[in-house]
Amino acid sequence: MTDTSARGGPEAGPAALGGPERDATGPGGPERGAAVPGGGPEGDRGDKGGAALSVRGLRFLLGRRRALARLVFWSVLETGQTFLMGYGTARALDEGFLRGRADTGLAWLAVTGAGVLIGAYGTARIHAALAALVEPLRDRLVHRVVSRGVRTGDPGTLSGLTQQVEIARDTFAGLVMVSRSFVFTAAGALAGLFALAPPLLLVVGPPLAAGVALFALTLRPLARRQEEFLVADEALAGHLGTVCPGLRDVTATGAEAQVAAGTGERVEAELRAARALAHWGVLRVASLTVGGQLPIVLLLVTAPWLLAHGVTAGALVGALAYVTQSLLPALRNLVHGLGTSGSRLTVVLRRLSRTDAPEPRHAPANARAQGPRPTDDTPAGTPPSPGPVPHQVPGPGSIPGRNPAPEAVPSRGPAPGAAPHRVPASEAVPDRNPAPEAVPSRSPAPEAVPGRVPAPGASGQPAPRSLSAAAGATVPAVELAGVTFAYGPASEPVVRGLDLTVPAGSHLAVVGPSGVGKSTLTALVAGLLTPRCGTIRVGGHPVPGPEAAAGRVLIPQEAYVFSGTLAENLAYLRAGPVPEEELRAASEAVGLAPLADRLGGLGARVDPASLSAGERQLIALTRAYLSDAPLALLDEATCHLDPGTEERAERAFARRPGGTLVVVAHRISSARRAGRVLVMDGRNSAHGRHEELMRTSALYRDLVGSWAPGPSRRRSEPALALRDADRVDAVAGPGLAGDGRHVVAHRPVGEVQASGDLRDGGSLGREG
Ligand SMILES: Nc1ncnc2c1ncn2[C@@H]1O[C@H](COP(=O)(O)OP(=O)(O)OP(=O)(O)O)[C@@H](O)[C@H]1O
Repeated sequence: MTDTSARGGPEAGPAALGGPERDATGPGGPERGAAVPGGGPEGDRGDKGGAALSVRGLRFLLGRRRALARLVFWSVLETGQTFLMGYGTARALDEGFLRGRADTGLAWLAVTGAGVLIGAYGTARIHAALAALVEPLRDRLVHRVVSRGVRTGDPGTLSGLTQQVEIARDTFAGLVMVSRSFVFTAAGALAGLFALAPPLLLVVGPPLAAGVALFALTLRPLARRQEEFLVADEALAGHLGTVCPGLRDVTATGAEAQVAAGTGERVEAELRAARALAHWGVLRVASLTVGGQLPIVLLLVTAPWLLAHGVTAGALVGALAYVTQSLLPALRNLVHGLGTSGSRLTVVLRRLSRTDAPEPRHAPANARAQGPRPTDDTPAGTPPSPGPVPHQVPGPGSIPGRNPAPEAVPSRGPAPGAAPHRVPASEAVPDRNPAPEAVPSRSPAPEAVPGRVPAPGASGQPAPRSLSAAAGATVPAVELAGVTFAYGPASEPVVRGLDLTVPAGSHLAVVGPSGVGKSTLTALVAGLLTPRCGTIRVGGHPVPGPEAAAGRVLIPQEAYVFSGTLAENLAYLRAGPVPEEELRAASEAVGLAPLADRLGGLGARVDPASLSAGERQLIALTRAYLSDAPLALLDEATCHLDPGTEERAERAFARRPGGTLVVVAHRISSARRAGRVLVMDGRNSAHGRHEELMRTSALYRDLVGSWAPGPSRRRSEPALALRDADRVDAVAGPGLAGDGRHVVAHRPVGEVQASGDLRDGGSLGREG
C-alpha cells in the first residue's frame, strides 16, 4: 500500500489520547483532511485537526495525573542538578579557588558532582515514570488498530499500522522527554542565575524568551512543512517502489517518457517541499541562535557592566555554565525534537485514524481521468496510489504463480541490472512520446483518426484505426546495420553483424532454434539492449531514443494484467481516454470479445490470478493492439493461445493500417502467415519468404519439421522429401511442409493427399 497522505479523520489518534471513542469526531467531521500540501481550506481543516489533537492530548495527560506527578517529582531532581551546575561552580570560584581556599573550592565542586549523581538517579526514575505515561497510549492505539483489523480482515494493513503504533509510542516518549527536560532545565538555570545575581537574569532572560517565542511561532508552520515533506518523500518512495521492478516493461512498452514524467512530478514535489521546509528551518536556527547563543555573547559583552554592578567573577562563570551546559543543549533538543518528532507524531496519529475510513479498494472505471492506474506489481485489490501517475507500467512478477518475475523466465530479456548493455530507462528516453498527430500518417484513411475507431469495414470486420508511421511510407519500420550483441564483454556474441530491413507495414516472423537469440533481437529493436556495434533504427529514429520508443510496443511471453477493470487494462498504453466502441472493436479484432463477455464486459473487474495464461495474453495483445505504436514486436506473445486464436490475433496485428508486425514464431502456421521470415542461426542468419527458405535453408526446413509432433529424427533428414515434383498441391499437415513444388515431411507419412486448398498456412494434408 502506498500510504502517503495524511488525509482522513483523525479520531484514532486524538481519541486514543483523549479517552473513549465517543470523543471521536466522526469521518467527514471538521477535522478531516489534515496535512494537505498547499494549505487552503483543507489545510485549515488540518489546523483544526491539529488543535483537536492538542486538546485531546492534554486530556490524555490530565487523565494520568499520577504518572505526571511522578514525572514532575523526578524531574525536580534534574532541576536541582542544573541549579547546582552553575551555582556550585560560582561558589567554588568565589569562595574557594579565587580566595586561595582550594578545600572550599573542591567541596563546592564535590557538591556539584553529587548533584550530577542525584540528577542521574532522577533521570533513571523518569524513564520508569515515562513508561506509565506512554504505554497506555500504545495499548490504546494497538487496541483500536487491532479491533479495526479484525473487522476489516486485512492482515497487511494491520501489520503496517501496528508498526506505526510503535513509531507513535517512541515519538511520544521522545517528545515528553524533550519538553520536560527543557522546562525543568530552564527552571533550574533561571533559578540559579537569580540566586547568583539578579542582573544576570536581565542579560540571559530576554534573549532566551525571544528565542523560545520565535520557536513557538514557527512550530505550526514548520510542522506542516515537515508533514508535507514526509508526504512527498513517501509518495516518491512509493512511486519508485512501483516503477523500479517494472523498468524492463516500462522500456518494453515504450512508457519511459510517461513514467519519467510521473517520477519527475514527484521529485519536483519533494524538492518544493524540501525548499519550503528549509526556508522555515532558517527561522528555527534563528530561534536557537537568539535563545541559546546570543546570551553567551551578551554575557561576555556586558561583563564589565555586570562586574561593576556586584556580579562576581564566579557568578559570571556560573552564568556561562548555565547557558552553555544546560540552556543551549536543552533548547537545541527542544527545537530539533519538538519540530521533527512533533510533526511525525501528528502524521502517524492521523494515519492511524484513517483506518476508520478506508479508501475505496478499487479505482473507478474511468481511473485514467482520475489519476494513476494500478500496476501489475500492485497486489490484487490494492487501491491505486495517490498522486498523478499518468502512465505507470505494470511491473512483473506480482501475481503469485501466474505472472512470473522476469528472472524466473529463462532467456527472455535480462532481469533489471543483469544485462551489461542494458539501457537505463531514464537515459533511453528523455522526452515525452511525440504526439501521434505530429507525424504523418502512412494510411491516411479519412475516417481513421488515431485514437478513434473508424466505422467497421464493409466486410463486417471492425476496421482498425490508422496508426501513424514514424517517418513516412518510404522509411523502413526497422533497420539493423551490422548489429553485434553479446551479453558480456567476454561472451560470444548472440547476434553477429546482422543486417535487416523490415519495410513499414510488413509482417516478419523470426524463427530459430531455442537460445539462438530471437528474444535478444526483439529486445535490441525495442531498445532494451544496446548493441556492441552497429546501428538500429525504428521508423527512421535511432534506438535507443524517445521517438523510436514511442514507435514500438513489445509484448513479451509473460502477459501482464493488473487488477482493475478490463477497460483500464486495455487502454493502458494509450495517452488519452479510449472510446468504448474502440475498445470493443479491438477486442473483436484480436479475439478477446468472448472472454470480455464471459468476464462481464469492459467495465468488469479483472482478477489476474484467476485468468489462464492464454487469457492474459489475449488481454495484453489487445492492449498492444490499441497502442499508438506502429511497430508491434510479439515475442512468443501468443504461445498460450490455440492456433485459431493465435491466427486471429496475428492477422489483426498484420491488418493494422500503418502497422508493422514482427513475431517471434513458435508455430509453422505463424511463420507461414508472415510475408518474410528471418531464420536466425548465429552468423548465418537467412531472410526471405517461406517458400524460398524451404529451398535454401536446411535449418528452416528442419525447424518447420520439428514444429510438428513425431518421433525423433536426425536434423535435416526428412522422412519424405518431394522436390520439384510435377504437381504437389497438398502442402503440409503436422509433420509436412512445403509449397506447390516442394514438400518435406519430418516424420513418416502414410500418404500425402493432394489438394490445392491451403488452409492455415499449410495445415492441409494427410497426417501420417
Ligand atoms: N540476460 C542474459 N544474460 C546473459 N545471457 C543471456 C541473457 N538473456 C539471454 N541470454 C543468452 O542469450 C542467448 C539467446 O537468448 P534468447 O532468449 O535471445 O534466445 P531465444 O532464441 O529467444 O530462445 P527461446 O526460443 O528459447 O526463447 C541464450 O544463449 C541465452 O542463454
